[in-house]
Amino acid sequence: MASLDAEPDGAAPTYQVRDLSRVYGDGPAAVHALRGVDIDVPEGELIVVLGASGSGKSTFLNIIGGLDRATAGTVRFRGQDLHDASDAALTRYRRDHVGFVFQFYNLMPSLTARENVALVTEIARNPMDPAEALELVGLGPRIDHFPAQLSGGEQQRVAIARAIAKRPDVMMCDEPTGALDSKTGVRVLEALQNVNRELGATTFLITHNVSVGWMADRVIEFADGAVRENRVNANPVPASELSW
Ligand SMILES: Nc1ncnc2c1ncn2[C@@H]1O[C@H](COP(=O)(O)OP(=O)(O)OP(=O)(O)O)[C@@H](O)[C@H]1O
Repeated sequence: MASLDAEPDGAAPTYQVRDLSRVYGDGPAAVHALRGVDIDVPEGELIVVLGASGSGKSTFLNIIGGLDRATAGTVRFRGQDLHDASDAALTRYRRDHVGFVFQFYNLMPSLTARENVALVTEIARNPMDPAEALELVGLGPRIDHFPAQLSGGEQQRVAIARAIAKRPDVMMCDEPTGALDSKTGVRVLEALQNVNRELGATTFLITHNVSVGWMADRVIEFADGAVRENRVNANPVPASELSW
């Protein structure tokens, strides 16, 4: 495959995942982290990924985000196979299409919020203005603050602004509220829901918190490396109504 520059194709799913397996190690010590996962995800959905610790959630996100490769099976992004992609094509896929948000924010302490976001916009193909990205996550007034002057939730929102500033087609969020209390976590989820609605980026959100599923268009629950449940939520609630 030459490139992964695919544009969305009407009704085609963003991701078509078939019989996906990931085995770590081999022999008696092998860990079967994913066992034959099949999933279709339409464009633009906000998907909450649930499941017990060790059920395969991060492994799944890492593979569809192009950070890791499956042992077997296929992942198609807008019809193009990630499994067969060269390392260079996979790097381009991550750079051009995917925004990542993790539990820990990894901001540069010596740079302001705006400068942290600008680190990405300076190398992106069609970036937003950092101020616009920070506005979308509700941090317009804090744009010239350093990380140490921001709360944990605000720092996470800077990390979200950094991820969205390159206008990704997909957002991969692995426990973005894992280090936050309920009230602060809700503000972060509101920012993610707003970004999903405003930019239309297909958004995956891993959480241990079952109640976060109420804000999703779709809930996928993993158990022991397989999909235990894949259900559409007809009436997602605003994140502001969540608490835990
Ligand atoms: N690099 C690795 N080497 C060996 N085993 C691994 C590796 N990464 C993950 N695993 C194993 O694969 C299984 C799935 O792990 P994964 O991190 O995907 O689960 P998870 O659902 O995200 O868990 P958590 O909620 O605790 O983050 C676990 O048994 C884990 O120990």
